Amino acid sequence: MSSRVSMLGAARQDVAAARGLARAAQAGAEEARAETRRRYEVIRGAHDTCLAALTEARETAREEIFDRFHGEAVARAGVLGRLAAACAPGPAGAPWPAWRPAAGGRAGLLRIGTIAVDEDVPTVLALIPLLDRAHLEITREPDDGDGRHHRASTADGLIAGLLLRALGGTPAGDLRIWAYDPDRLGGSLAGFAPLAAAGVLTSVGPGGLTTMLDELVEHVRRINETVLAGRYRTLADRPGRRPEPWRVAVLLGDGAELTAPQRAQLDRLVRTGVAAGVHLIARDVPLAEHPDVERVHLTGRAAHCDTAGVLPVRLDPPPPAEQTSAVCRELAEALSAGPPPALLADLLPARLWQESAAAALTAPVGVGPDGEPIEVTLGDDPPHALIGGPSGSGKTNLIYAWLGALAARYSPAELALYLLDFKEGVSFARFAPSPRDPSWLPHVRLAGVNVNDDREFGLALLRHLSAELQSRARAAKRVEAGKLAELRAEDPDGAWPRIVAVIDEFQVLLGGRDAVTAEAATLLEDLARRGRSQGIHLVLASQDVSGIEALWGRPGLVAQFTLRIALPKARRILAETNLAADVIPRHHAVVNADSGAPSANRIARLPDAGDRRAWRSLQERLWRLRPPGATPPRLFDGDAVPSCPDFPASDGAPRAALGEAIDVEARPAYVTMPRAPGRNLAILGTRGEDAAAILASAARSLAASAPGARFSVACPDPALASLIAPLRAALPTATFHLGSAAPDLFAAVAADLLGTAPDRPAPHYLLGLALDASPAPGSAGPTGARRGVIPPPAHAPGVPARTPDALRTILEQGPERQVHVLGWWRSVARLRDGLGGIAARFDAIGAWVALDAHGADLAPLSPAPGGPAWFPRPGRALCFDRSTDHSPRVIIPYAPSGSAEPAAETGGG
Ligand SMILES: Nc1ncnc2c1ncn2[C@@H]1O[C@H](COP(=O)(O)OP(=O)(O)OP(=O)(O)O)[C@@H](O)[C@H]1O
Repeated sequence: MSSRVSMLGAARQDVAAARGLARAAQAGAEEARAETRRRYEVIRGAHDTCLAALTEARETAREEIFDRFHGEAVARAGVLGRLAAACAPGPAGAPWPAWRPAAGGRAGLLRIGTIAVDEDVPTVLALIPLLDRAHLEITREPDDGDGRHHRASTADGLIAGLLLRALGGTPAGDLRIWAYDPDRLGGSLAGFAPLAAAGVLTSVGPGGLTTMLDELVEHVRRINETVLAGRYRTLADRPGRRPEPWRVAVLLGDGAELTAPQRAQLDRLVRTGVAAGVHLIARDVPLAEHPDVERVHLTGRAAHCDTAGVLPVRLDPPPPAEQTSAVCRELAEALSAGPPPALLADLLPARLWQESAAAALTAPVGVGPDGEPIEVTLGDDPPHALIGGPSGSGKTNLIYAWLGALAARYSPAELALYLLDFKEGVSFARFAPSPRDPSWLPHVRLAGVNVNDDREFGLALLRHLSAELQSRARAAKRVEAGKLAELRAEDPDGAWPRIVAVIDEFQVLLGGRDAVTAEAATLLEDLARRGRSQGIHLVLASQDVSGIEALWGRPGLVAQFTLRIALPKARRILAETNLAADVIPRHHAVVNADSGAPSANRIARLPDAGDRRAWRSLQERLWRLRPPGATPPRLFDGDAVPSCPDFPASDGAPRAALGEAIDVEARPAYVTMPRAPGRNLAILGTRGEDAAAILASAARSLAASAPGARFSVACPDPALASLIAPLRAALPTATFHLGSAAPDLFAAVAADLLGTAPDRPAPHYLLGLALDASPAPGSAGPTGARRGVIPPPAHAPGVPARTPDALRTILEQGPERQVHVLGWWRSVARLRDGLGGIAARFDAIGAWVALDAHGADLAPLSPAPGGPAWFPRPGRALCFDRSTDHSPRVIIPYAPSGSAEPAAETGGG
C-alpha cells in the first residue's frame, strides 16, 4: 500500500513538476507574445507614418504636374491663338459682330469656329484652308429623323460663313461662286442672291450640274494652258495682280448619286482645281481621296476637321442674314460701277528724272489686267503714235497720263514737249503758269489751246519742228551720226532732248483744201519719215473718223505711225480685223505697237490723270526740280487778244508792227517802211477798231525804229473820230487832223512833195482812218454799200473836194521821199477809187492788211490769181508785204490800247 502511496506521491510530484514546467512555458510564451505584439505595433506605426508621407508626396507631385500642365496649356493656347489670329486677319477671322470686308486680306485660312480644350484655357480660332489651298468636304452624322434638317442648316451656315469671309477678304470681282443646290434651289444661300446680278453668283438647278462641272474643268484647262503656261505651278505662284478670279463651286448634295461622267469631272477638279484657283465646297457629296481635300465632319454644332485633328471645334453661328445681304449688295454695286480707275501715282517712277532718252522714251500709260504697267515706247520703232476715240472717250486724259509718266522719268534735258489742241477748250493750259497756279511743266516749250480755227498755228509748229529737224540732221551729218543716240554719243555736251509733239484733233490741220493743208501735209510727212532718226516724235490724236481717213489717204504718212492707241469705240485706229476697241470698257485703251495688228493688243486701265489735284501735285514736284534759268512755256491761246508790247529800237529800216505773228515765238508781224516807192500800208475792211489798233501798233513800232519821225493822223470822217483814241495814246506828239482838216493836210503834204523843198531828215508818217471818206479824185465819191461793206457817209460834211489828187500824189510819190501813208480804207473798191478808179493800179500799196475783206476781193492786190484763200474771222487779219512775202500771213491785231475819247480836232475844219 505504501508503494501505492509512494507511487501516488511520486506521481503527484511529477504532476506538480509538470505543472510547474507548463506554467513556466506559458509564462515564456506570454512574454514572447507580448514582445511580438510590441514589435508589431512599432512596425505598424512606422508603416502608417510612411504611408502618410507617401500620400502627401504623391498629392504634392500631382498638384505640381497639374499646375505645370495648366500653365503650359494656357501658354500654348495663347501662342496658338495669336498664330491663328495672325493666319486669319481681318475678314478671315473676325467674329461676326465685328466683321467688315477688307479686300487687302490674304486668301487662305478661314475661321469656322473655336477650339476650347478646357474652361480655363483660352480658346483658339479654328481655321480651315480654302482659296489657293484646298477643297472642302463637309459630312454629317447619319440621319436621325428630326435632327437631319437641323444639321443640314448647320452645314449651310458653315458654308455661308466661309463664302462671306472669302468674299470679304478678296478684291471685288476676284471671287466667283457657283451654287448647285437641287434641294432648295439656292434658298440655302439666299443672302448671296444680290451677287447674281453682278455675275459673281451663278445658281445651278438640278439639271445644271453636268454643265457646271464641265465649265469648271474647261476653266482649269484654259488657265493651265494660257495663264500658267508651264511657267508656274499654281496661280498663287504667279507674281503681280491675280489674272483670274477664284472660282468656288458649292455642291449641296441631295443624296442622289452622281453619274459616272459627273463623278469623273468632279475627280478631275479635285486633282487639278486648287492650282488653277478652282475650289469645291461639297456638302453631302463625297470627294475623292486627295491631299488637297480638307474634311470637316459635323456632330450637332461641333465639328472635327483635318486641320484641328482630334481637337473638337465649336462652330461659329452663321453670319447674320442682313449682314450677308448688305455686304453682297455693296459688292454687287461696286462691281456694277466698274473697276476703280488706276491712279496717276501707279505710273510714276520711284525717283524722278533718272532715265536717259538716248535710245528711246519709254513710259507706262496705264496698268494691265494683272496690275502690271502697260509701257509704250517712242524711239526708232515705233517712232510716232496715233490716238483715236470718240468725244469723251478719254483721249485728253490718256495724253495727260502719258505726259505725266514721261515727264516724271525724263528731265527737261532729255525731253521737250510741244502740245497743240485744235478743239475748243484749254486742256493743255494747265502746263503753263496761270494766276491760280504759278507752276508749269518744265518740259513744255509750247502749249497751244483754243487753237480752233488757227490752223496757221499748227503749220507754224510744224515749220518750227521741221527747222529743228534740219538742224539736227546737219549736226548729225557733221559727226557722221545716223540717229539721235549716235549724235548724243558724239556730242555729249550738246542739248539733244527727244521732242514729242502732241496734236489733238490734228485732222483740223489737214481739213482744208488750201495752202495750209498742203504745206502741213508735206511737213507732217517729212517729220514722220525723218523724225524717227532725229528724235522727233509725233503723237496725233483724233475723235474724227474722217481725220484718220484723211491720213489713210497718205499711206506714206500713216505707215510711220506704228504705235496705235484706241480708246473705247475708236474707229479705224486699229487694223480692220481688230475689234478690241469695241469691247473694252470705259477708262481703258487698246495699246498696240504693231500698226493695230490684233496679236499686238494690250489692254490698259487708265488713271484719272485729268484729276486736277493729282496732276498739280506731280507738276509742282517737277516744277520745283526745274533747272535754274528755266523759262515757262509759250502759251498760245487762240481766244486771247495779245496786248501791244514795248517795241525795241532797231537799226534797220523803220518797221511797222501790224499785230502778233501766228508763230511758235510770240513775236510781232512787221512790215518795213524803207525809203522806196510803194512803201505804204493799206488796211482794208470795215472793222474800225481793229484798223485803229493796227495803226496804233504800227505807229508805236515806227516811233521806236525811226527816231525823229513825224506823225500826222488824219480822219476825214468826224463821225469816226472816237477811233483815234489808241493813236492819241500811241503818239502823244502827233498832229491830228479831223474832218475837213484832213484834206488840208493831204493838200499841204502833196504840195510839199511836188515843190522843191529839200529832203526831210526824218520820215513823215501819215496815219489815216477811213481815208475813203475823202472825195476821190476823178470820181463822184463813194456811193452806197458794196458786198455787205458798211457804207461810209457819202461825203464828210464840210469836206471840200479840192485837191482831189493830193492823197494819191502822196501814195505814189511820198515813199521815195520818206513820206508814207498807213491808211484804213473800208473796202478794196474804195481804195481803188482813191487810186484813180476802175483801171487804177495798186503799185502804191506795197503792203496791206485785210480785216473783213474777202479773199476774192483781194485779188488785185494778191500774187495768187483769184486772190488768197481768206475767209474773215474775228480777231484775225491777213497781211501781205509785196517786198518780202510770197504768200499772205495771218496775224492777230493787238488789243487796242488807250481809252475811247471824244473827238477833238487838232487841225482846222
Ligand atoms: N481713266 C479715267 N478715269 C476717270 N475719269 C476719266 C478717265 N478718262 C477720262 N475720264 C473723264 O472722262 C471725261 C472725258 O475725258 P477726256 O476729256 O479725256 O475725253 P476726250 O476723248 O479727250 O474728249 P473730247 O474729244 O470731247 O475732248 C473727262 O471728264 C475725264 O475726266
